[in-house]
Amino acid sequence: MDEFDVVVVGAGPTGENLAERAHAGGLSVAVVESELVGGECSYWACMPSKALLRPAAALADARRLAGAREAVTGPLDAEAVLRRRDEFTSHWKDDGQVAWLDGAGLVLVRGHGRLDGPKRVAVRTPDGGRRVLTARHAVAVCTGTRAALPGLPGLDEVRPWTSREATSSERVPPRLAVVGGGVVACEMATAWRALGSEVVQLVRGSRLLPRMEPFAGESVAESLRASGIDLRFGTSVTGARRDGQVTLTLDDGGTVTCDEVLFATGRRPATDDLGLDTVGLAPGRSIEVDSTGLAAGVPGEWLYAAGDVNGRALLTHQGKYQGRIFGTVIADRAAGRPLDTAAWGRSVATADERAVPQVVFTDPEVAAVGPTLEEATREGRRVRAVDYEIGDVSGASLYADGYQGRARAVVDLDRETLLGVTFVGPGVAELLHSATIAVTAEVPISRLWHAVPSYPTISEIWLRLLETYRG
Ligand SMILES: Cc1cc2nc3c(=O)[nH]c(=O)nc-3n(C[C@H](O)[C@H](O)[C@H](O)COP(=O)(O)OP(=O)(O)OC[C@H]3O[C@@H](n4cnc5c(N)ncnc54)[C@H](O)[C@@H]3O)c2cc1C
Ligand SMILES: NC(=O)c1ccc[n+]([C@@H]2O[C@H](COP(=O)([O-])OP(=O)(O)OC[C@H]3O[C@@H](n4cnc5c(N)ncnc54)[C@H](O)[C@@H]3O)[C@@H](O)[C@H]2O)c1
Repeated sequence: MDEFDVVVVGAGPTGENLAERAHAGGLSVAVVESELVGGECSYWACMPSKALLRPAAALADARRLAGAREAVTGPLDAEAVLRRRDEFTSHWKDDGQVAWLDGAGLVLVRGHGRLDGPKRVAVRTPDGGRRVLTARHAVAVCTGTRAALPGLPGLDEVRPWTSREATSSERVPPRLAVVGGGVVACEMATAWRALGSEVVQLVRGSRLLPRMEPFAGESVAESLRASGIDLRFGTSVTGARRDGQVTLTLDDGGTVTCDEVLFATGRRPATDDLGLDTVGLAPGRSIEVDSTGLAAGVPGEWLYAAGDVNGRALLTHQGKYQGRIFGTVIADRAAGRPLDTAAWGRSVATADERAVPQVVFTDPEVAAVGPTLEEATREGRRVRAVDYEIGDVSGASLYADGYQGRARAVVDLDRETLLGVTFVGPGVAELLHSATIAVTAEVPISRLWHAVPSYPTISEIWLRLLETYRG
């Protein structure tokens, strides 16, 4: 039997950060990983998807500029893009991240971990053995999510793409069907269309990116269509079969034939084979936690869950943030140090509730933080939305001929601070952190007025939003 102060299950970005912080707080830490150290993000999500999308964005940017446009004489070199993507995933090898783990003083245990009663993790090792790890202080579950597939007739036989195949495919399918209207669907439709696939995107609902401001999904839909994607709303897939090519049957009686089909229909927590029943929790569900990361309904203050698996915000940066905070909490509790649990205190992940930033790397990019107008209104806040066309800002008109984009700030009228901000347009991703700081720090609009954006940058959108608000 092996004993450590902390056992972390899952070495994705969340587990890595949590383990490092707990160790920095003076604790011995074992990290259990069943696949690759670095998790979904490094090999089948953020990194490969953005490596596929970045050349498409660079090309689109060049095409928006007279003078540069003329120098762009052909499509993307798909093979070169795929090779560059393979570099970003280290060819699906984790030696680099394992070396980081070793250097940070963390002990890697390869294998599938399952809770085995309080403070115990049983690991099924790659050689078929069983190793039981005991935690003196805490077990942190950081096992992430897996793609969720609908139960459709014929789907298994079709071998559909999930986000894993969509980010790691070595060939460009001539015809790709994408099912879904969320972030994965929109990003991957953008990427594979740019790489040369004929794409049909089938969306069950009536809009794209339904959790964002409505104009975000509208702009992305317009641009996906302009790129040649056959985008259909109000369309559900009812069945699938493969005989060489894939045939999808639709609820309107029609069919779609394609070479591959990507189901980008959401995620499910990786908790079905985790032994949650041995500690009184229901397998297959997200592990609900308080804002210090402690699992609800488990006595003894020893079980934590961080990152995608707790369902708070399915984003790498939020998982890493929770990892930093919860790892420190574990070390503080172990040492008997007091916690700071006031809102925005050292020991709580307050940003999860108030200021989650996200960039969708479509063309146009969508960058948003905090609640949308609809969400803030539903929360009962007295708010006003301030909108501005980004193309009317000098920096934007220099960035692209005929720049199309829009910004919205959701102002809390009682406090005169910003609750949420959304930017849509080319090159807005890097603007987002300014908004995240304004929202997180609750900077009064009277002080933001003195935050002078450089001329001529797209950041002058800040000035225009504030002028519009003040009238
Ligand atoms: C296509 C795609 C693109 C994305 N792009 C972005 C993006 O651009 N930006 C962004 O912020 N987010 C993005 N996300 C979301 C992001 O990937 C996740 O939020 C992030 O990976 C969550 O990190 P995590 O460490 O919580 O979980 P994961 O990255 O899923 O890591 C969990 C780890 O736990 C291991 N594990 C699971 N069960 C066990 C077990 N029982 N025993 C041992 N090990 C186990 C897994 O093998 C894995 O290594 C994207 C997601 C997808 C699908
Ligand atoms: N750039 C980024 O930050 C980024 C990129 C990719 C993914 N992510 C994160 O990963 C998570 C997963 O993304 P996702 O796009 O898979 O999930 P999602 O929940 O954002 O979208 C899934 C979509 O599929 C639809 N859907 C569900 N079941 C369906 C069915 N049976 N038929 C048709 N449509 C169906 C839903 O209505 C929804 O619109 C998200 O939370 C996202 O934040 C982030």
